[in-house]
Amino acid sequence: MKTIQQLAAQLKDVHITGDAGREITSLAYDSRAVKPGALFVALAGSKADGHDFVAAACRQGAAAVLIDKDVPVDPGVVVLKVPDSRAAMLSIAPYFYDYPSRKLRLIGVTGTNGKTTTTHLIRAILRAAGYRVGLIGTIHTVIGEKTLPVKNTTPDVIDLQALFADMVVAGVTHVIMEVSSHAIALGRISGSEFDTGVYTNITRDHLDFHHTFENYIAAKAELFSLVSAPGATKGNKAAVVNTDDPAAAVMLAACRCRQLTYGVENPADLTAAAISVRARGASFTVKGPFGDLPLALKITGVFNVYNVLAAVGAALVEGVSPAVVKQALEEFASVPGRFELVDAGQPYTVIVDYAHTPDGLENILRTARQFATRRIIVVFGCGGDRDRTKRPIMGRLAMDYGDIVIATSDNPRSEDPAAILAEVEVGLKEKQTAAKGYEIIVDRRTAIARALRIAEPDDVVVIAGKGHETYQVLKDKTIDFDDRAVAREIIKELN
Ligand SMILES: CC(=O)N[C@H]1[C@@H](OP(=O)(O)OP(=O)(O)OC[C@H]2O[C@@H](n3ccc(=O)[nH]c3=O)[C@H](O)[C@@H]2O)O[C@H](CO)[C@@H](O)[C@@H]1O[C@H](C)C(=O)N[C@@H](C)C(=O)N[C@H](CCC(=O)O)C(=O)O
Ligand SMILES: Nc1ncnc2c1ncn2[C@@H]1O[C@H](COP(=O)(O)OP(=O)(O)OP(=O)(O)O)[C@@H](O)[C@H]1O
Ligand SMILES: N[C@H](CCC[C@H](N)C(=O)O)C(=O)O
Ligand SMILES: [Mg+2]
Repeated sequence: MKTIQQLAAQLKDVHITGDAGREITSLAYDSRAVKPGALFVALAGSKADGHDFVAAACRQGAAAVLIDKDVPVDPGVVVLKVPDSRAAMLSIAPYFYDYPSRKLRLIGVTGTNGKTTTTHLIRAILRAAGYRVGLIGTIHTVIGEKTLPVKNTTPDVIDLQALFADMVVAGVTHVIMEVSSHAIALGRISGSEFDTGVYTNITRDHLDFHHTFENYIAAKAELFSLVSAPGATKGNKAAVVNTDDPAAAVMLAACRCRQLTYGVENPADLTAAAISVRARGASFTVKGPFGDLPLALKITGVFNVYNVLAAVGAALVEGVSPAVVKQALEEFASVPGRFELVDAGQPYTVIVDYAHTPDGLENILRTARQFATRRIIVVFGCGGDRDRTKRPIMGRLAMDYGDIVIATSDNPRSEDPAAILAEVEVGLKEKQTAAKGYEIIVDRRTAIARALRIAEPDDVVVIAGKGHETYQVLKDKTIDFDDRAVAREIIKELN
């Protein structure tokens, strides 16, 4: 618990009305989460303005409210008026929770693709090494053995600091988290002391948010300046960077700590030789400071070779032995919704994958192409309220790699699904030939059913974009939708 006075001392510019000696028992940026004694932070958002919920927060028992616009506040509730309530929240939250990341080893993974996979791989290795591990990312949050649902890949600062604090209490020693570029740009990781930063890659995505590719790269690079920022309370800081990626130099230039590079094409501290990619697993030899480490994995695709090298790098920084690394990686079965095989007894292969960027889609289709003996049938879409520039590009890529292409909806959100697909179609049309056409089926279930109906023995059906997701976000509602379950149901119906 902290007093309002103590919290206010973290801020440069604040005007307090009311009893500054009052104790605050929790923090909340959403009125619905306010508990009695809380400080409610009013934030202007993309859909609503928290200042409109100050009255609701007061009714829920808020002891104080932090605002940057004048709004009516119940008598007896302390008011902290600041120039920018979001900026104030970023300073207050880590202090309120006593900077819990200083009591943990914190590994942050950033990049357009591969964050979830790499964090899960690192978690598996550190668990095998006997550590108590926390995980924060797209699919779920894990504290030791407990799993919690998530709203964002990287939670906002209050939720993140609260999670770290819970992890400290639960005896967690190492936390591995995905660090999205949104989180960096919005300061969600403010006050988090990272020990290792891992960089996977950067390709086109999120230009709706960052506007330019340079801004997007700069946001990612900030994680690496944070790893080596002055005022560190812990030692053994490192950056693990994919040197095959064109923006690697920007990440390396941003950090002033130990650098461990990895890659397949360019010289690096960790490289992979004798790569063999098969449907049910990849094998290769990691060459690193410890010598050669041959691996026979259950996960596949050259992109996963990169994810594994990144995980080996992070494990090396933590001092895990190569033998433990090998054992953990060879036992690692899969990440939900990443190259997940749906097997309902059908004579063709069905792969559900979270590829929702041009690079992700190209990687998954290239991997499928490496072992496909017959046709590849692709079902994919592009999310609404997200980077529009990727739509025609993904259309072109689907046509380049697929034999039969079906474009459909993937979380249209507030947009008209047919309008999104019209933008995808620009790319599809460009690559259309007399021999290869495409279909557009707005309803995702119908699109998947069409693909499975067309499929013949030994074909490969790739259903891309939603992976582990169990919902479809439409304009007015969110409905249950799980590509894996839908595919299974349809295969049974067809039998
Ligand atoms: C566009 C965006 O980033 N939105 C994020 C933002 O919500 P917002 O500020 O827009 O919320 P809002 O609905 O306008 O509400 C404004 C304020 O009023 C408050 N409110 C609202 C209603 C109410 O009854 N009471 C109340 O107090 C809200 O809590 C909020 O503080 O702040 C919320 C809390 O931090 C986030 O959960 C939310 O992420 C949404 C769900 C989202 O989809 N974000 C995406 C773009 C995102 O951040 N993605 C990255 C991953 C990208 C990647 O890896 O590819 C991520 O890290 O998740
Ligand atoms: N290293 C990689 N390089 C390129 N593509 C990859 C890589 N790893 C995974 N992919 C592809 O990208 C998809 C998403 O992978 P993953 O979930 O690990 O990435 P992510 O960075 O966590 O994505 P998000 O930002 O949406 O959370 C996978 O389903 C796969 O198709
Ligand atoms: N983290 C990504 C996930 C996209 C997943 C895809 N299914 C979509 O909804 O666009 C985002 O929020 O942009
Ligand atoms: Mg992720």
